[in-house]
Parts: sequence; C-alpha cells; structure tokens
Amino acid sequence: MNEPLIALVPAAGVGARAGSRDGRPKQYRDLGGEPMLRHTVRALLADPRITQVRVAVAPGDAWVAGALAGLPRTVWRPCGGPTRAETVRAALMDADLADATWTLVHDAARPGLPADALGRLIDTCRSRDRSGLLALPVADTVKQAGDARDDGVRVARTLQREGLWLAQTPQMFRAGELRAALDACAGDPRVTDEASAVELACDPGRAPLLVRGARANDKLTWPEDFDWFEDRLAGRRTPPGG
Ligand SMILES: Nc1ccn([C@@H]2O[C@H](COP(=O)(O)OP(=O)(O)OP(=O)(O)O)[C@@H](O)[C@H]2O)c(=O)n1
Ligand SMILES: C[C@](O)(CO)[C@H](O)COP(=O)(O)O
Repeated sequence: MNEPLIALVPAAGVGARAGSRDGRPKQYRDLGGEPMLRHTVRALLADPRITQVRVAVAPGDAWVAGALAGLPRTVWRPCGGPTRAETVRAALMDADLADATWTLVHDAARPGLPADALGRLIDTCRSRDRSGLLALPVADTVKQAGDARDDGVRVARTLQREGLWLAQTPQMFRAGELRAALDACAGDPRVTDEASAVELACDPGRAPLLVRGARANDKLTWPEDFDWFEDRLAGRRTPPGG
C-alpha cells in the first residue's frame, strides 16, 4: 500500500478581490465548463502518490457537493474558519493525521498547478526529508508604495530583489510539524502561508526548502486573472515555463 500523502485544500474564502458575478465564492466560478475547485482538485489527483484530497469549505457551503461529484480519493469537510490560517488549522485537526504523515496544502485558487511542479515538490521533500514549497524568484524590479496623494500613489523606494521569491502552493510538511507550527502561531498576522508558520516555529536549519514553481500555477486573485486562465484552457496562451 502507498505511504499516505494527504492534500488539504483550503476553500472557505469569499474571493472579495475577484468580485462575484453570481453570488458564488470564486472557487466555484466556471472556468471552461467546470468550477475552479474541480480543476484544482483534479490537478492534485493527477499525482497517484496523493492518497487523499481533503477540501475545507465554509460551514453551510451549498456548492461543494456539485463541484466535486464523482472525483476519486476526495472528501470535503465544513471546517472553514474566518482566515486562511484558521481554515488550514481546522482541516488539519479534522484530518487527525499521524505526526509523520506527509501533508500538502494547496489553495483552491490555484487551478493551474502543472503535474511536473507538483512532482518536483513531492520528490524534493521526500528525498531530503524536509518541508518545502513551490515558489518563483522575483523577475521584476520591486517598488514599495508610498502615500496616495491627489496625483496618485507615489513610489517610496525601490527594494532589492536579489534573493526574493514569490511563494506559491502546494506547500509540503510532516503533519506533526505543521500542526505544532500553526498552533504556536495561532492568530499571528505574519502567517499568510503555512511555510511562514514553520519558519517562525522551527530551528532555522530546518526552514522549508524553496522548490521552483510555475507561472501557470499563479493564484487567480483579480478579475482579469480568470480571463487569463480561460484563454489558457482554450489553448490560446501558455506562460513561458509552464
Ligand atoms: N477564511 C478563509 C480565507 C481563504 N481561504 C482560502 O485560501 C485560499 C487563499 O486564496 P485567496 O486568493 O486569498 O482567496 P480569498 O480569501 O477567497 O480571496 P480574497 O482575499 O480576495 O477574499 C483560497 O483557496 C481561499 O478559498 C480559506 O480557506 N478560508
Ligand atoms: C498561500 C499563498 O498562496 C502564498 O502565496 C497566499 O499567501 C494566499 O493568499 P492570501 O491573499 O495571502 O490569502
């Protein structure tokens, strides 16, 4: 039997920045004929090493059963919390995993996860026995915004981009390590992803590894991101490198 490898998908957000067209949260937005959440779960199921996908939705969610109908190795639980970190913490508690179980956390809002990037993360973490996350090195010059004035938002300064990476998901941990880190950092606003909880809680020598992600795995956050993804599904555009 396969060693357990569990994927947790936080899917209890509302998608405020995306703006809703029909009152549904963005993870249920139709993309090429299927809800975004279904694309996301299928991308995870493409790796046969993932033994179960556990989707955490908001209590009272009326759409998840339809969105995930018929998908193998997939369950959903109404354990979503008021923040992403609280949703993940509750999903982990609900799953009741042994400390050594490898656990991936992947945003519902990243439906374009390529199989090779997912495979790279799993291979790296398992072979080195280390936690890790997909991420991309910053390719643009980085500006810090200053005050907004009548004439617009001014640049306050330009930041050094050397060594900066943009965090994606999945992020992969042993369940016990992730649980301990999220418990230790509960309510800390610096914890915007699981890796940051582990970074704060662990010995610096055990900090998560950065594993090269893919632009196709960008999070769908703003209204225009959905058009980009639908174009990609229709084969009209693929970002370089996946
Ligand atoms: N209380 C929350 C908030 C977010 N999420 C999930 O965390 C991921 C983070 O992506 P993001 O783009 O921040 O989603 P939203 O929080 O829905 O977006 P917004 O901030 O624009 O409202 C999404 O899969 C979202 O459903 C969650 O499970 N529980
Ligand atoms: C976890 C995450 O996808 C890493 O980039 C991201 O932080 C989640 O988005 P949010 O807007 O911070 O909820």
